[in-house]
Amino acid sequence: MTENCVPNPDSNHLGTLAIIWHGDHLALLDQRQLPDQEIWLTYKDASAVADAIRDMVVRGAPAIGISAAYGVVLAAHQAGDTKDWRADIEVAIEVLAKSRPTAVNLFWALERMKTRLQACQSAAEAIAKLTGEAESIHAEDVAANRLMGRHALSVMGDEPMAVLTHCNTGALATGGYGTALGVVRSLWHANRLKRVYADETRPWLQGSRLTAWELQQEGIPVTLNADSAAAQILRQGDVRWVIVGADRITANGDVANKIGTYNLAILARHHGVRFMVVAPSSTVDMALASGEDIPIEERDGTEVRAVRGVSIAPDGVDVFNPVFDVTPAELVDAIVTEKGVIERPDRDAMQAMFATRD
Ligand SMILES: CSC[C@@H](O)[C@@H](O)C(=O)COP(=O)(O)O
Repeated sequence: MTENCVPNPDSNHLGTLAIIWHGDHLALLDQRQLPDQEIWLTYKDASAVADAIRDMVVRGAPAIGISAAYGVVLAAHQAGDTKDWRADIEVAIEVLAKSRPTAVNLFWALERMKTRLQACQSAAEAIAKLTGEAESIHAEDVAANRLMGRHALSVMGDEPMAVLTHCNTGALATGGYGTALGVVRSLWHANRLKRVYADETRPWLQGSRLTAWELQQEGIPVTLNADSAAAQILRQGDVRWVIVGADRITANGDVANKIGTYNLAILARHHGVRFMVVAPSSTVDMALASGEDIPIEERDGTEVRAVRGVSIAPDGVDVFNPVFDVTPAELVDAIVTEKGVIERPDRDAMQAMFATRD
């Protein structure tokens, strides 16, 4: 892995891109350093990509899946034309699968890469076919995001509105454009957005460090708030929709997303504000019956005890740091994927839309 600073080649269209494939190496914008520094890290090694996912150089469910897919391509390059090329790539897939547990997009992308690998007869064919598959996963994500923006607007009402969002679901968290933040972009371009309230999103601060930065760069009106201000904001009556992304949506419509999402869903229902989940179908896991089955990642307590290296708690205090929560389907007003919108999701509606993967 090497480090350098390069200007973002395509920041107008899709937002600030964070994943760039260069044919034989992967460049990731280091999200741990934003918004202070724009540092690009270069990867030529699959296990280094797994570390980048674990350490949150790259984060956000779709972005994790895309990066892992390119990690498999790097494994194919590394394996070269040795007699063990296939086994080496399979080992790399296992390593990548252990990087983070909650976002199903990771396992979905690796499954696609594995299926593609199985059909390859030679190392050279594997490099070519796996590259094509990773690039397709990347391009399909961007296309899905644009489509979700259009679908979402069709159920949101025509009056300009304020919305509230959580975590970062923008270009930085995806192949480009974003999921929930893609809807925000679509509202803005349709002149239907008054303002976005962005939860700061403790403890990792995806909202303040990433969402506020991403929106500010494009001149989209954003107001940053402490997570604990959300109830007060929703009570004021200006916000019509809370819009969030997802890391996994189960067969009954339950939604795992960044910790604090469940709080927001309860607040939204209490205040008569509608609650929308926006995610590509690669986030839907029909193999799990309900949110109770979703593995919820717990990260190190240091993330809560300190902010960017500055201690904010007594040394060594015990910490509980689950980084995702599960919002029950009955609190969700709409799930938006590229396949369309499900209003008031339940098992039957999910089954009708996602019974098959394509
Ligand atoms: C389009 S991103 C959707 C989700 O992945 C996002 O809301 C989220 O929870 C990200 O968590 P993170 O821990 O930053 O990877």
